[in-house]
Amino acid sequence: MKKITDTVVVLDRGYYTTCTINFHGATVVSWRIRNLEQIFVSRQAVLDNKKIIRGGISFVFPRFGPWIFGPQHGFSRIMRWKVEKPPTRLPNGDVEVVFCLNDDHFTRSMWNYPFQLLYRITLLETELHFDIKVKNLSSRLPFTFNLVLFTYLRVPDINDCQLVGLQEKILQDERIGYFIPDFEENNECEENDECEEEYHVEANTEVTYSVDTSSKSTEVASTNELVVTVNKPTNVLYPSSLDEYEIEHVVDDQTLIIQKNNLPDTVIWNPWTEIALPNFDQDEHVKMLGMKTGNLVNPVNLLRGQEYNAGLVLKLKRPERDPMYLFW
Ligand SMILES: O=P(O)(O)OC[C@H]1O[C@@H](O)[C@H](O)[C@@H](O)[C@@H]1O
Repeated sequence: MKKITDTVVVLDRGYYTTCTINFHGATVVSWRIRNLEQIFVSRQAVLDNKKIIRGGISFVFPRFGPWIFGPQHGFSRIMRWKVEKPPTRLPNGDVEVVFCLNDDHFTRSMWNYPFQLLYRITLLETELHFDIKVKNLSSRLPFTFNLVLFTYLRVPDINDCQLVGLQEKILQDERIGYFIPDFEENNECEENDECEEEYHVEANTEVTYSVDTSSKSTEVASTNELVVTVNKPTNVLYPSSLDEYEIEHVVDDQTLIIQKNNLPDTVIWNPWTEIALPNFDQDEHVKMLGMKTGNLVNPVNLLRGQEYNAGLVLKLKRPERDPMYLFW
């Protein structure tokens, strides 16, 4: 039903439906439904508890993109998380686990705030649920963060995938970081009263993104396209995308429904063969669809003592005419 080793937690829903989460980054490295793998992990992925795991579903916090104080996409992907609540079978048969990550010397060296992340992962028969809580444990200071779930979906052939429901304004750049606003950092001040006044981001301040026209940024379109396909290097931002959309022709030719809550923005990403990613064979681009779901455009400003909640659901659409449907 459930298993914890030094490296991973395995949730087992029965009928070969499992989810494996590595303590390193609380990275989901496998989601099998009836033994069919839904998650892409590169054959070159390095599991050394230091580097990011190339693939899976990783937790990006507190910064998305390049970051002067720490690693790209923050520190939470390269830290060992703890289990807050061990794997538990719920009365309806679903299985859940709660991971947590707290600030420590390592995080304080990059981002000097006390925080706690709680990350509940629940495995259903044909669904995977993620519930996130960010707590600002400071008694004095707000903090500002990006939070993104960075998913590498396994697909039979990226050229066949169709995304339905992302018909929002699109901005594209090969380095999506151009669209992420720089916001004020308070990297030294948690224990220093004088610094409080230097912190300029007000609660609920809307931080707008801008396009650096001197870069290679291009606005692709304001589009009402009903169907989006990925057949070239892609790094497309859908600001405030709809909270539900679908991806057709995923594993076993099924349709995956994405539902998100309090994670406004979506990026659809595939490096194709143009970008040499570490720990990734370029021919693997055909087998993956990168999907980033989170707060990219307007970082969250969380007041002292406050909590922020968000969620993501991945679920297979039940095929109405599939005879196997009766057995689900
Ligand atoms: O290797 P990482 O840190 O997981 O990043 C993967 C990719 O993440 C994307 O968000 C960036 O736009 C790419 O430039 C980057 O290569």
